[in-house]
Amino acid sequence: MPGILHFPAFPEGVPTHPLIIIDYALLKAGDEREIDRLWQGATELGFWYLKNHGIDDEIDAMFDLGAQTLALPLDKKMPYHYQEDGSSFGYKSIGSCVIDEKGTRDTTESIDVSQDDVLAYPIKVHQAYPATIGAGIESIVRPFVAKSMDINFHLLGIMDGKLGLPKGTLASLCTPEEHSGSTLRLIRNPPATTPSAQTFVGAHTDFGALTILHNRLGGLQVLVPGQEDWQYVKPLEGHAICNIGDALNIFSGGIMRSNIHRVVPSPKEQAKLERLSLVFFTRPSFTVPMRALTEHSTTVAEAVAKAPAEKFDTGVTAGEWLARRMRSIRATQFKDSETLKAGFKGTEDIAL
Ligand SMILES: O=C(O)CCC(=O)C(=O)O
Ligand SMILES: [Fe+2]
Repeated sequence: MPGILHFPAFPEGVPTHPLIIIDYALLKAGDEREIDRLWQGATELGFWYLKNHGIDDEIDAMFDLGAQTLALPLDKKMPYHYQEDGSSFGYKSIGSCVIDEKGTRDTTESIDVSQDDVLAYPIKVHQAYPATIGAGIESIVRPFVAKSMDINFHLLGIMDGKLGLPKGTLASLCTPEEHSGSTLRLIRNPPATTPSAQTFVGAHTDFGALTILHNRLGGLQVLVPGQEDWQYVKPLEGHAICNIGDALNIFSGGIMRSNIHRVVPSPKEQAKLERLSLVFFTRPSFTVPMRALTEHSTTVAEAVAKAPAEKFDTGVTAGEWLARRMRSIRATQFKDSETLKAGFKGTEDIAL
């Protein structure tokens, strides 16, 4: 699949939110001004564009392999469907999750390939995958995962510095040496041209630490603090979209922002096309407690001291946090809006 420039342009006249653009090459070079700008992105909205990340080829190849996998007939995908236990690894069929408090079923199909499974392949750690994934493991999947991990770990290192944490703290909480929910995800939605076309992915904060997203078509929207209306994030050629998830919000005592976002049909002409997006989620190891790192940083301790008691000490591990949120949106689990809201709750500071 070719890059953004081969798709119909993102249309004029729709509300967009210009994210701060961070230059990864400058971050790697230790540029202090760029490091400050990254911190601004991580703390103000919790979303930023990342350019010069150097992984365009790996992204293109992963898009192609993901598209090829999702294009398999249903009977070649269903044996790899993800489980009811709150894991998201494997294939997710259309309609198996809900997108709102009414229990509306989604139109989204996706496949999550666990980082643990990719690194250990051909040993299965969590889940088996369609044969296309195995066929592309060395040439496509592993390079994409390795480079995505490099980027996220570099960003986590910068965040250690900004929070006054000992070097390597955040990376150690997400270490690939322990099992985690870290995963790549390829999402597919059919064209959505009818006026009744519904939301693709309901409003949410991300469940893990740090997300890198690759979009070719519009559809991703953010709810900017203090504003009433959702705004599109325009895909830009060669720019990834990064965002903070619940774990970094909690570890930092709320200093980093895990912002609400959702995916709706692509705007105007773009809605005529199938929408594919590619995501890489770095999540903490399953056993890591979801609590602020107060004992490792006075900056975090001071932030927590200003917050209501218990806000940043959830009493659960990252594995439990992820499983609760995943389970709550499974269509088979849906009971009523209150149960969904309680089960799906993330670190958003407004009602979803
Ligand atoms: O498809 C997208 O643009 C974003 C998907 C997303 O937010 C997610 O999977 O958490
Ligand atoms: Fe998300």
